[in-house]
Amino acid sequence: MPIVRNVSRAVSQLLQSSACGCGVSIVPVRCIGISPRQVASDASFHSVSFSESDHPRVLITGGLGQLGVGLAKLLRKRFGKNNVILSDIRKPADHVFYSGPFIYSDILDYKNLREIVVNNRITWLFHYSALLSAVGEANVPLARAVNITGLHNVLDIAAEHNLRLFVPSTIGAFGPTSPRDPTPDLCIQRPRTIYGVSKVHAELMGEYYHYRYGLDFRCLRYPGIISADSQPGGGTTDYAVQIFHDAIKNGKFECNLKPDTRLPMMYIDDCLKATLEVMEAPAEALSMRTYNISAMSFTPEELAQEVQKHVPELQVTYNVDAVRQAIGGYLFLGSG
Ligand SMILES: NC(=O)c1ccc[n+]([C@@H]2O[C@H](COP(=O)([O-])OP(=O)(O)OC[C@H]3O[C@@H](n4cnc5c(N)ncnc54)[C@H](O)[C@@H]3O)[C@@H](O)[C@H]2O)c1
Ligand SMILES: C[C@@H](O)[C@H](N)C(=O)O
Repeated sequence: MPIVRNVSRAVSQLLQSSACGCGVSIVPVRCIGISPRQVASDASFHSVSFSESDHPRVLITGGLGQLGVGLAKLLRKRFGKNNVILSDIRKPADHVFYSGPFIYSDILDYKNLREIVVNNRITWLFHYSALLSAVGEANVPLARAVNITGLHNVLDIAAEHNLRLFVPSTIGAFGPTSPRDPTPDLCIQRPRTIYGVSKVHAELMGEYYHYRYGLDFRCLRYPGIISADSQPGGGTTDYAVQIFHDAIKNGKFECNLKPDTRLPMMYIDDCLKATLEVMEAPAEALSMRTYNISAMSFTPEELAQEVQKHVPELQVTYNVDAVRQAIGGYLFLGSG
């Protein structure tokens, strides 16, 4: 379901770093199965291995990126600080390290990941590790390993241990032959980036594991996410975050996309709220495993004009990056 918000309001909110609301459309479904590497399932495989009154025990992979720290903050408020473990292969900043449990986890290390899940009695896993669209094109073998092999590890461990698993997909999972305005949840997906291909693979593998092994797999296709206090990790939509930092720090911003490149975006609080809502939805309320979510679409030129209303001295120039521009040509999801 679309989250409608115009760019003007979003810019004000970002510059003030304030929060806002959103929603996800959810409709009915059911599923079945047994796990891939072991463990026979039973009829109640879909209810995760904690009782309704307990809080889930959460692991977030790739948690030090643009979205993970904010997600941990939201989930810790809801489920308690010690029930949410952030993990990554990078060293956390002090404020992250001291804000709650952090653990080293390389998703390419299957045994280590399984040990973490077992030792910490994990019941929900948010799989955020990935190489995004632009950095993925710069290193296809690594993107293939992290985004595809890493996903396989996570899927097997999640199925083996009856986890509820969230894997974000992206507007990058569409391609030039996908229908636009609106882009349905189910449509042609022939992306032309390793990032997009790996995310379509994740959507399909999650759906397959759901029907084959009963895995409680849930997925939302995020638009480009805009945040104030975390840096983006190398995507095509990064400019829409960088402009705020550069406007405030330098009064100058060099945009690596053409001024008229219209892309779907969403404010981080909306994205994380939607993510929690879809994870908390009762299994029978889900009719599919993967849903689109949307908020707004704008061009660099429109965003610059809005930011200039708050920072009038901001100077914007354009130095187009051919790879990002080519990817940006088919990142879409309705008109927002
Ligand atoms: N930020 C967006 O605009 C956006 C949009 C659509 C979808 N998504 C998806 O949301 C998720 C989180 O995005 P993000 O923006 O926080 O990404 P990010 O690039 O900022 O962070 C990804 C994290 O994964 C970690 N990582 C890389 N290799 C790893 C490995 N081998 N083991 C463990 N961790 C590893 C990195 O250290 C990094 O901290 C990703 O799956 C991404 O595809 C993000
Ligand atoms: C679109 C989204 O997946 C990410 N921000 C990227 O540009 O790669």
